[in-house]
Amino acid sequence: MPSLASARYGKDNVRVYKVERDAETGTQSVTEMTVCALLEGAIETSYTEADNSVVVATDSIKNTIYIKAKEHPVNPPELYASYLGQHFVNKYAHITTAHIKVTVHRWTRMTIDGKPHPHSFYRDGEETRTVEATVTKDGLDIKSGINGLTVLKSTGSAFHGFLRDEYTTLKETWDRILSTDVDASWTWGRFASVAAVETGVDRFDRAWNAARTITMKTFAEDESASVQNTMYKMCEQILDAEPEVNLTGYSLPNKHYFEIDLSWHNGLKNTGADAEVYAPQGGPNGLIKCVVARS
Ligand SMILES: O=c1[nH]c(=O)c2[nH]c(=O)[nH]c2[nH]1
Repeated sequence: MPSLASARYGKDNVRVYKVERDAETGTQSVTEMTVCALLEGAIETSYTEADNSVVVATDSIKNTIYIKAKEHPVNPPELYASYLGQHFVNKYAHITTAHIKVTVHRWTRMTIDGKPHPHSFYRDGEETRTVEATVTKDGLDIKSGINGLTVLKSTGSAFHGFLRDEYTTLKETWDRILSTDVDASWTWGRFASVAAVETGVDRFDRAWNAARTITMKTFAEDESASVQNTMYKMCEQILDAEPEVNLTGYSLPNKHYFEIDLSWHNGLKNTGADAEVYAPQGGPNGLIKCVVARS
């Protein structure tokens, strides 16, 4: 006899835009985000017995995402995710957990004639700010992050001393290109309530700024021995910077740039110290992950 081992459902890819108008200065600020809200609880019978009486329609979940964006600030996204998740577990007795994911897209204010423009913005990259909130009747677990921040350094990266055996063809290198799409996250200690999230709410923007700065500064300045070691150094610094963060981690593709031997063409030198033209690779790519916990 089979039984339902786990179930959650909701609305994904809900795109939301909110504008904030400052009547005094005439300045407007905008936020664009994509929201996913999935619910868990006493919903088994909807799967096993076609009992739709326990189903909050995903259409209603979508409506709620818009209404909560109207009723509450959407910044920082951790706070909005908390209000939204709390609504579902408070409103419906049989819903025990709301899984909220918010992805914030970049709209950076234009500078025109040296001045910040009051209402015009541009997309300065595919990087997003992410939040995953798991909201129950007993508390909130929040994981914040950065995704899709593409970086490259043209030197200052080596990879040698790795295990060599009959499967190995890779040459050791003391100078290589390093490029990745940063996926970073930091997990907060449990919040007992939305009130606890609201108290000291500045922590979220501060941590996001710190993680972004640490990521880029360490990437740029570290004489990298490997992706593994460089990402570990980033994690250590994020834990140092944010005492309320318990875990931090990265998932980094190693996007390879291959040397091209052009010596067959008039003896053209384009390898080793003479390498200038490289072939960026699509795949395969390395994929290096870690999570570092506060001890
Ligand atoms: O930084 C690296 N880590 C690896 O584990 C690895 N493996 C590989 O082929 N190149 C690299 N680079």
